[in-house]
Amino acid sequence: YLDTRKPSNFPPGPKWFPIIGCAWQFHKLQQKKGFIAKASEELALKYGPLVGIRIGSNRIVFVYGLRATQELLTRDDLQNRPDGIFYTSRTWGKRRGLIFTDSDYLREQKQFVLKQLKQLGFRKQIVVRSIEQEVQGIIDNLRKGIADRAGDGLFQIDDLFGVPILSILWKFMVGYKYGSNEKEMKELEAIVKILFGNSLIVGAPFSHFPFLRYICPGYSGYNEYVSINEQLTTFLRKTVNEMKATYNPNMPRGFIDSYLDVLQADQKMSSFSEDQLIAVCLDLFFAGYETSSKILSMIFLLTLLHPDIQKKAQVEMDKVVGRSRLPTLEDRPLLPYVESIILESLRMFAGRGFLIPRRAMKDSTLNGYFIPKGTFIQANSGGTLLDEGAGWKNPKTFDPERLMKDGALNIPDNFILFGLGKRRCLGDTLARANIFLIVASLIHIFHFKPAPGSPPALEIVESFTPSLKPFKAFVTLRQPFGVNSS
Ligand code: HEM
Repeated sequence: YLDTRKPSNFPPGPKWFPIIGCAWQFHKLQQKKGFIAKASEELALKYGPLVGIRIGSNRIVFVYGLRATQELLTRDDLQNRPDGIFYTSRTWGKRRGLIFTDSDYLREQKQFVLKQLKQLGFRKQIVVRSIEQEVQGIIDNLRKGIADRAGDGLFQIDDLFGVPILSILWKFMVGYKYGSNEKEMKELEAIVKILFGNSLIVGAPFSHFPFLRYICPGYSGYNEYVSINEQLTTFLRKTVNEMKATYNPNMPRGFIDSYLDVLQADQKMSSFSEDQLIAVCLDLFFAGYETSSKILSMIFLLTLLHPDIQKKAQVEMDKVVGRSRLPTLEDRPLLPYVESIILESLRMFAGRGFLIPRRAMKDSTLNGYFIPKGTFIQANSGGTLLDEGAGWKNPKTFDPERLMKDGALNIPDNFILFGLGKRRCLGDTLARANIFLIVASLIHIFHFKPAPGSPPALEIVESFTPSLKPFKAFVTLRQPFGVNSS
């Protein structure tokens, strides 16, 4: 804590003060720039692609730029996640789950979840049917809203997606038939929203200054963080108990049953336990909800701001899908323009935040600098997705055409949306299926128009991942279904 000396050849950065390190300078910069990712970009402009700071007890290196990020993501010695109370107080003081565990433990668990996502999700169609059911639910709600208002309806767009996304994850866990009930999902969403609203990907004051949890557990955010995580794990434990009570090895329902199969086996693998099952479900909600629901809001905001792009997507779908049915996943390869809107929106969204932090598992070097064991490493996605240095022309402009060539998708190699290497996202196939079916179906059936007087703007607010300010839009029905041309 008292050490103000930087290790030799540590990445450059602001001066370190006793105890607080750079916390004060960084806080001021964050306030000036509006959010942390912008503050780290500013530091990169001043000091270069690697910036070394210390916040309380933690040494942190910010990474900005394509080359350094690619190296970070693929280097074996930099694959660990941070340790400490921020990461363990959510799971009974232990390192559990997928996102904040390491090494063989993680490998065993990650492989199992990936296999289940593949088998239950897509081969057995559980996930596809769940997504289609949720899409139909959103469509019905919008139609009803439009009818109730006897004409055009004004809707809170950012509210449309949270519950459907949670329900899809939920059905993967418990089984399609056992489904979700909307009231329960709304309650769950309210808890998850508080969790994300109160924490940042770079941690919380009590994670950098752990003594704060004793001195001011309320003010430092510690009490609320622990209580929210407890509510979620209690909810999940209740579910697991209910599933256990009705478990039948001959009738697997969903992911939780498959996990219970392993727990019942004579020779279960070492990392498998009931606590770990709950922590995995917690992480699937954690990683899957926030990203997917926020990106959906971003896509609809961008299509509102670019009516020509919305129109072009509708023309493509009318041609390929016709007006007698909804788009399906089989249509996806034939709808490259819709896909380009989604990917370009993902670039605009993910580029405003960070990847999940890493921790050096031994003394290492990165980009020529010394990274001592235990250092947290935080890659700013802006450097790979929203920067000219990574090969993007006019990177801040929303332009789906940049991902198209001769009428087909043309994705550049530098497009790192879901990470690389061992810590790569395991939900990318699910996320892309969700997002595609929701976006394609809604744009196929409805027109989205800005509300007069409150035209939305692309303004980001600080939260766990970049968030948009709430916004409304007019939603009108396009040409009715059953008519086979537009
Ligand atoms: C558009 C939506 C999504 C985006 C943009 C996204 C992106 C990412 C990224 C960039 C990482 C970090 C990789 C790294 O640290 O190098 C990650 C990790 C992860 N994602 Fe996703 N993700 C999305 C949706 C999902 C969904 C739906 C799930 C779950 C079903 C999920 C589960 C995970 C998990 C468990 C990890 C941690 C993997 C590990 O630590 O090894 N993600 N995701």
